[in-house]
Amino acid sequence: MSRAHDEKPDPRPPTAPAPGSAGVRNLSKRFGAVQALSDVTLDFPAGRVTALMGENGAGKSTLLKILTGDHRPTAGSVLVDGAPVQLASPTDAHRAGIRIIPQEPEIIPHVSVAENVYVGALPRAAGRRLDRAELRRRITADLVRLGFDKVLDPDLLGSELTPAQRQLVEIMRALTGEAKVIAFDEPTSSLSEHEVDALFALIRRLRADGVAVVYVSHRMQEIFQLADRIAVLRDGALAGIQDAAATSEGDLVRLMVGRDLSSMFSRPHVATDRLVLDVRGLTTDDVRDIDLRIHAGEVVGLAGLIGAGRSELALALAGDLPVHSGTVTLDGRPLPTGRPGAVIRAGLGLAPEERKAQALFLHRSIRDNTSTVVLERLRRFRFVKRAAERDLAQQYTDRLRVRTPSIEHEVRKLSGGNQQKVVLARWLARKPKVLILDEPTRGIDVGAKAEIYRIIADLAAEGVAILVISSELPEVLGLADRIVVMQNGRITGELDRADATEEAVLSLAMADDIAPATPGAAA
Ligand SMILES: Nc1ncnc2c1ncn2[C@@H]1O[C@H](COP(=O)(O)OP(=O)(O)OP(=O)(O)O)[C@@H](O)[C@H]1O
Repeated sequence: MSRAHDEKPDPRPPTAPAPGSAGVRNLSKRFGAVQALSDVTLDFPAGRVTALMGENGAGKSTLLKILTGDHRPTAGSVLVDGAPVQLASPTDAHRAGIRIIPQEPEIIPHVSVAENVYVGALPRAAGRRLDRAELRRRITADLVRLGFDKVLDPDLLGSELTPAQRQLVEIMRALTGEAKVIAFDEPTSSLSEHEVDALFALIRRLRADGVAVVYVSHRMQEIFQLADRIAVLRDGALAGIQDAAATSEGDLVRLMVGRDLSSMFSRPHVATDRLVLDVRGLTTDDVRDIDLRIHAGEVVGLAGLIGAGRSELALALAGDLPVHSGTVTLDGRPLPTGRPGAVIRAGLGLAPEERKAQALFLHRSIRDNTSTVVLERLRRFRFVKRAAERDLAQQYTDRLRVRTPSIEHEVRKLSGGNQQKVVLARWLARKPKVLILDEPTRGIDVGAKAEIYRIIADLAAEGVAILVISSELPEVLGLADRIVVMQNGRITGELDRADATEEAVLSLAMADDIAPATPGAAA
């Protein structure tokens, strides 16, 4: 466990020092029947990183949205510098020195980085024209001040930015004016390792400058690298606050979930010799000469750095990206590549990485969303077996611990992580012959993670051939019978579970070059 205090202090102040602490007192928030927060009292001390953890739907985003003035609390107050502040709008929150770096940065596509950063406060010359010289001077100085000058070109358009660069723009926006509290909402989910390091260095500088940092994440490793204290929410209430140096992963899991999950990965290994998916020489715009075989009951892990081509391979197999050459057979029959519907009917399912955008009907219920791809199986005598559909949705909603009043609840009203669970439920319930899971536990809490691992084990035991793409190495190492590693669109090696270590996987993932220098190359 590396403690952040060992870091060398950086002499450049990213923002003016901000004395005093912030916090919330007796905060409650109710959405109809759902009590999202109940009576939470929590301090965010200046110059410390307070991590906020909890299962999906525990209330983390709701707390942040109250801090930004997007939601009004049902009861309780927000304090800045020890005094209550009225936050009726995001402008009030900004004025009070509160900033949030959202999960999905809001970037204006057709204007430059510089204009995106100072939007709302652009320098004006005579006649209200944009003062381009002043804009250039300001952005250049700020990029250097924050150490972003090597990674962010101020002339790029919003639409040209990688996920990491979009996030840097949000951070620069946040640091205009005096920031007292800066909250990061799962900031690393689309960043490469190299970018994560840069982000952590910045967060440590903010802390050294006396900013109260709030850090929301499901990733234990990050929390222990960064946080001074860890607050755990459970069902909307504060379950505990731990000193990071004096707690353990097991303690936090028990606080979050109320049970021990130490044997998360244990499962019988049931791979057979029956070949189900056979990929030979597959070449697309993004991947080359891919040879991959998956047998019934086998779980193959696909590892690699961001940009290695793993998701593109998955999308090509699912029929969503064109294939230039090579063959794919499923159970000995050619897979109709390039035709997503036909691929599903042939028995291959992909739970994609960008679940919300690609896969959910936000205005429909959990039941509708879970059953969309299983309808053929449930449709008998020309009508959908309503009871069967309801049972299936209920079963997976329970197993994945989706926090919802009922399966008739609209998906858009669920927390982000619970929406992810609904998409996963749909594919897990379908039980295809080949199941590809792309980052199945991203944004998902530890209790549901354990359940997803159990469902993967059950499906393998039933003979499903499974490919798991994950950037979390412990997950790949824990789940897979065999690990295939990709780099720059090619397979660079394969490891049996017995030989697979983090070091061995990483050395194959970086076989003949180092991590890409461009931040956030396509995932
Ligand atoms: N606008 C809304 N309308 C109705 N219910 C909501 C709304 N926003 C949040 N909720 C509910 O409030 C509860 C808390 O949600 P919140 O988004 O704060 O969880 P979270 O801890 O951030 O979860 P995650 O880890 O999944 O992001 C959930 O049960 C959610 O369904």
